[in-house]
Amino acid sequence: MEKQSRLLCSELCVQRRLYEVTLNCAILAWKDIQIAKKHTGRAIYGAVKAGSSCVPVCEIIAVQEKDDDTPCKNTGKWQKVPQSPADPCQHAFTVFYVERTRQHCWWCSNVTFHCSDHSLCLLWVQTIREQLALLNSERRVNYYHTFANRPKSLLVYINPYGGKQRGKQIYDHKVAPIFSRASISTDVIVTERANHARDHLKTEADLKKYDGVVCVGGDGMFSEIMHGLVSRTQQEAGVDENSMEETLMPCGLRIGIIPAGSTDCICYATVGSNDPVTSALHIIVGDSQAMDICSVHNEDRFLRYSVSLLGYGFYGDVLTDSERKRWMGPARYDISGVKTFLSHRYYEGTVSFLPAEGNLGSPRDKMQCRTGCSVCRQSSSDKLVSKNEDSVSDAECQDTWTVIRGKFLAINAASMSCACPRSPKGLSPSAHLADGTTDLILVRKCSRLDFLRHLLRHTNKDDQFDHSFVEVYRVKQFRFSPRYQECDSEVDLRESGVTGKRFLSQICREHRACGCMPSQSNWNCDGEILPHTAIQVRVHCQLIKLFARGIEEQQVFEDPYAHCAI
Ligand SMILES: Nc1ncnc2c1ncn2[C@@H]1O[C@H](COP(=O)(O)OP(=O)(O)OP(=O)(O)O)[C@@H](O)[C@H]1O
Ligand SMILES: CCCCCCCCCCCCC/C=C/[C@@H](O)[C@H](CO)NC(=O)CCCCC
Ligand SMILES: [Ca+2]
Repeated sequence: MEKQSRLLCSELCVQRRLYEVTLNCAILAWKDIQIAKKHTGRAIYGAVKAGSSCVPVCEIIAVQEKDDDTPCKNTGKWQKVPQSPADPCQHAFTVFYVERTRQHCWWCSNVTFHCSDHSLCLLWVQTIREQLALLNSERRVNYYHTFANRPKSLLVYINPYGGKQRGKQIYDHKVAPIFSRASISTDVIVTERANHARDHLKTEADLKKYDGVVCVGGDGMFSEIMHGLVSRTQQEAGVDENSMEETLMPCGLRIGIIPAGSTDCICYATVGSNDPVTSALHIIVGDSQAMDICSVHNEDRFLRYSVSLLGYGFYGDVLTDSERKRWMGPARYDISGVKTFLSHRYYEGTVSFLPAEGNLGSPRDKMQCRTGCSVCRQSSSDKLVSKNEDSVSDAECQDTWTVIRGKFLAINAASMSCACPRSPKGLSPSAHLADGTTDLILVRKCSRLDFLRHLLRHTNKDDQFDHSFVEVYRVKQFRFSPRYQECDSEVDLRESGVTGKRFLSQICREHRACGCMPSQSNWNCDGEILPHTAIQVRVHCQLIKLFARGIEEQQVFEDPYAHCAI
């Protein structure tokens, strides 16, 4: 039984919102503050049901002693602490804590305690602070997560350009005040160009100073920071990113995402919402959620990493068309989505893949990856075993690759559900964040009407895999090679060093000239376009960690700690 440290005190009265309650006793338990409260029966406010509410210490953001007229920071106004006539309480302290609201959102709530005896008030504040400090030292295995290590110093990159171009305002008005309340020190860098954050992380940043890196932006910005961190970790560990076979070194620093982009699917799938304050609170309480990363190579040359979607065909064409519409912000995807849907292009090629071993579930098992996911936990223990044995798993040596040739409207690899506001259950609703696999979804050539039905099922409860022209496999590796190699105009363009977006626009001109259907789409890699279409992909299990805990099971909305004894 854990040591109980109990702090009994009586006659504490709580000023909370519109009504006053008198604490007949408040017990500070090891993990929970149990505020047993009974209404003072003030007729003026009407009877309020007596009940108990608890705040787990691991979800307390801060405690602040309150002089009579200290400014109440979160409203920015001076706030006279009203003296309740009944009790001449001179001293007070405020506890700021996480309060859950709808759809996995959190917000920073607070309660102020008044106390007649100053030393008792100080004892409360000091004890709570000691409990908070303890969180960082002990290893705790409990329902939520195996290790809470609260960050004290963070490196923050803000993308002023992504999404609705409000990254800076979102950070300054919604996130910075909570970070300072939690006494977190931050170094903030507003990026001046694309890949500024990646380059800075890769070369200049002194990472020993920080407990984590925060990305204020969308998936593309997260991708930059993830690339910077992973490449730097491999560089420092002497791992060559160009060789596909090498086992990559996991990154120590956690990444936090303050959503300020257009899709924000990585934040949405790891926290359950794209609300900046919710993400900030998950960072403060020191959550930790491991995540798989796919490495993408073309003929032994490293191209990019992917954590959410690798999409060829539909999603690749949507992205290619939307790049020229960035000025439209998030709406660009809808316009390009409709345009791409109407063009209804299919692509020929060969997909080969290495299926995942049996115990990792299947993309159609209706099991969703949630906080404390058993499949992901199983993978991390398997990973430890395989690392010790250092064996290439038997499937890989038996080379049981499956090969599929055909005409495809879309080839998508979802390493996570890719849940996002556009598609609340995501491209692959049963994909796991940290199971070492990716769900390979093949949408074969079909009619526009059938494809529309398939797309619409991403936005409702129907099973988007329940079509004759859709196949989905859980894989550890896969390869794709287009049937028609790039035609010579493409090859000599590439040889002349033209790549990226200029290459694509040149090609489109070429094709318009010859008037044939484009034989190739582009790979959409987490919202960035890859310069090659023939690729080899491998999943690296739990290579990075986020300040998140996965999506929590939806709580029934009553006092989630009603079980607390008083
Ligand atoms: N200061 C900057 N100027 C121009 N581009 C930038 C800057 N900082 C970052 N970028 C680039 O902007 C691109 C888009 O940023 P981000 O992903 O945050 O927004 P988004 O694409 O609208 O969101 P999502 O990826 O969620 O759809 C990223 O690829 C990033 O590399
Ligand atoms: C006519 C009805 C159509 C209904 C279509 C619903 C299907 C939506 C599925 C959304 C899947 C998002 C996958 C996320 C990919 C991100 O890594 C990437 C970068 O942020 N976003 C896009 O490529 C942007 C992709 C945007 C696709 C529309
Ligand atoms: Ca996965």
